[in-house]
Amino acid sequence: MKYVSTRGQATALSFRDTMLAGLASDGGLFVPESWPQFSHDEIAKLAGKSYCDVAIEIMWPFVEGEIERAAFESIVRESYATFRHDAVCPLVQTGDNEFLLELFHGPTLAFKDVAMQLIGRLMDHVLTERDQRATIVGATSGDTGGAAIDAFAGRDRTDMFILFPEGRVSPVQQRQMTSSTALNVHALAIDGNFDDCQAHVKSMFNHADFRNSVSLSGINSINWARIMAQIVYYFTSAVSLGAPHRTVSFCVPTGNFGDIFAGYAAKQMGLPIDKLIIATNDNDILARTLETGSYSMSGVVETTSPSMDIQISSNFERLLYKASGDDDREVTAYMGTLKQSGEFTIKPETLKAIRSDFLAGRADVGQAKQTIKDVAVQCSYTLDPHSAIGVHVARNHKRDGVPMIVLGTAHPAKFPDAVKQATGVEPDLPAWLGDLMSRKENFTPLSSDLKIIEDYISKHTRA
Ligand SMILES: Cc1ncc(COP(=O)(O)O)c(C=O)c1O
Ligand SMILES: N[C@@H](CCOP(=O)(O)O)C(=O)O
Repeated sequence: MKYVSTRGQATALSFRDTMLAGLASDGGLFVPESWPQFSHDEIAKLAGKSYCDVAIEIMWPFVEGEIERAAFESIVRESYATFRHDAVCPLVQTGDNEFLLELFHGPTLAFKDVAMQLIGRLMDHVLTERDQRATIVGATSGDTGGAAIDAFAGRDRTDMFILFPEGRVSPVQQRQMTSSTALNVHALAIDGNFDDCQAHVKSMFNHADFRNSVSLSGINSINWARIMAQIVYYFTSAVSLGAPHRTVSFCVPTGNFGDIFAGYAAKQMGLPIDKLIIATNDNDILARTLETGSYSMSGVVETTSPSMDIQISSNFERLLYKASGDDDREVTAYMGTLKQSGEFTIKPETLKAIRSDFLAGRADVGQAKQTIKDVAVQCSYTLDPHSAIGVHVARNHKRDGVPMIVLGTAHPAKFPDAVKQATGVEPDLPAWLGDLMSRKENFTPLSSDLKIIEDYISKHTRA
């Protein structure tokens, strides 16, 4: 399997090189040049298998020839042994034909753990094989950072720098990032918002001298390996509700578009998905784009679902590429216009293709709060504010006879204030994280200036 850039100017790479490269050298994102196909019968045979067994089967075509099968199998099994639920990503019912896919049983209580636990081990494996080191830089609106730090802490072959927007992540998210004692981990509090942090990371990838001097690598969902790992739970959940004999829909709380793009990939690979529903908070650029065909940036507003307070949805570029029929020139033109004017208009055929797979909706802070309250009353279940956005939007898009799976992207205890405001009860962290908020913090505040951040990284990396 080769991976090509959405902008068509970078050399196609193998899986290992794609994973270590992160972003393509032309500024584009890597995508598989074709989708592996799973037949109806092959999908039917996934029923009853463990999460790890399905994960190995679904991901194998993406890594085949690059990693030995036995090594890959043990990496997958080790990764998901860190989860505190036997099913890894279980489903719970929250309404009539409505299910929540709990993706937060990993070490940092967010869906990011599903991919990050795997990438940490895969990167280590490849770097060891090649006797190389890497400097990993990531941007976070709260969850990616904690999950990445947990997955990479103490790994000798990597130094990790996580840029988070100061004052815009929840206290639990912040403590998860800042309480690591590992020497290879650096939490950087940037005076800006998530989009600023993400823009700096992309600029570092586009700055060839810096990129080469530190052996730059990335763990945001610009990295294809992140998406690959997230495809798996679309298969496990759909199969447990009767796929491929039955079609299901997914509603996904969306920010950077990585999670829902993994659902699109699953559909392209043969999983019978009716609709993929993009659920946004007040930062509703994607819902507006689906309505109007115009991707048009406005300022970021702060909400009770901070991890989705995003304007520049990186992975939407991957969708534009696939929906345009792999037209890298079309994508390059969109991205050029976005950079110049903060907006672009999608061609009618490409928009039509997108609308055939996706629907979108939004929930504001009040609607998220009401949904947390409603679900608590209806089924004694506590949602986090991100998953609540998903449930609210899902309830507006249900179709008779089609099970709706909402992705439960974080544990409620990561956002205790928002949950308490809705239910009156503050959710507890699990016992094994009970001392988190009393752990000592260690982070470096930096201004939102590329040069200052690059200098800091160059000085502190061992690559
Ligand atoms: C809890 C939570 N929900 C939803 C999202 C949005 O996911 P994505 O960025 O993959 O669209 C994020 C951040 O990525 C998150 O941390
Ligand atoms: N919501 C994310 C933002 C970064 O997204 P990623 O999936 O590209 O890593 C976060 O919590 O950091």
